[in-house]
Amino acid sequence: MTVAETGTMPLALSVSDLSWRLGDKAILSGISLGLTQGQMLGIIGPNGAGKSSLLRCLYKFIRPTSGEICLHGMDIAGIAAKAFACRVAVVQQDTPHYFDMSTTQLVAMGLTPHKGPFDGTSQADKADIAQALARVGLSHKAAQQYEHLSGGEKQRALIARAIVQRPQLLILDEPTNHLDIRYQIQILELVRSLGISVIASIHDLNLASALCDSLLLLDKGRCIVSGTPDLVLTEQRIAEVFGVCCRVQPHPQHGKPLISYFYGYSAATAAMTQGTQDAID
Ligand SMILES: Nc1ncnc2c1ncn2[C@@H]1O[C@H](COP(=O)(O)OP(=O)(O)OP(=O)(O)O)[C@@H](O)[C@H]1O
Repeated sequence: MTVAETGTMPLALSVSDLSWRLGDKAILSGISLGLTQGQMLGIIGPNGAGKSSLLRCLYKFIRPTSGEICLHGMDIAGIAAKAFACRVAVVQQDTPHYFDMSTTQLVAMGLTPHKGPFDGTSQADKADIAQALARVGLSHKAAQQYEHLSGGEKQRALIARAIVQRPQLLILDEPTNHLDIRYQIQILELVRSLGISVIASIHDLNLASALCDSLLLLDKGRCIVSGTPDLVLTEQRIAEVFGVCCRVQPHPQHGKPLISYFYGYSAATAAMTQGTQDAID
């Protein structure tokens, strides 16, 4: 089953024939996808493929040139900003600076869409913030200035802020940037465990394979293939799209594709000599 063919299961997010042009340059062309409630979809593809642009369309930072994006059946173009922020949380690749703000205050910003202008922070809110900080392993940094956190700690604080926001859909643009391998796995496992729908751009194909229910492979602004990791991550496709030789085998623990890369053989070199397999052997 491809992500665009989820049958009768309820769709948290559906995208139909989405395109975005800048002048005469097509950045995204004819993208369609469907994300089932509670599932995690990984957007993969080489640098410049259009991953961030697609996500920016989904969180209404960019208005696409054509196509439709629906959240639980409602066209997002018709959802007001505050209502949208109650439903969709975003962790961007590059975030603005937040000077003079503690980690706790940063995480508390996640409550804003749910509050009226004169609402204070309740005991329940404080408990939610403390719990979110604990879930990302930052309880000990609660009082520290956010700007003084390391890159990985900032990333985890932003994910705690998104958890506090209690969204229906969480959009993550390269969430594992800056994270060491323990936190790469832990943070993606955490967002999976929230039970909400997640769409994340991920560079590490093995992480994407292990932790996403389905993948969408973008190249030059077009969807090359979408579906389960087994369907998407083949040796031939990785060679064609990323230009590297690899072997794909079932992971010894979970059986999903595990990619081993080969060095010194670009896909083009291998194809020109004796074929990819001979080059590897
Ligand atoms: N505002 C913009 N103005 C001009 N070009 C843009 C703009 N936004 C995106 N692009 C171009 O669109 C293409 C896709 O960019 P995008 O950032 O979406 O790719 P990506 O797959 O997220 O890349 P990476 O993996 O390197 O982060 C790139 O060629 C980029 O230069």
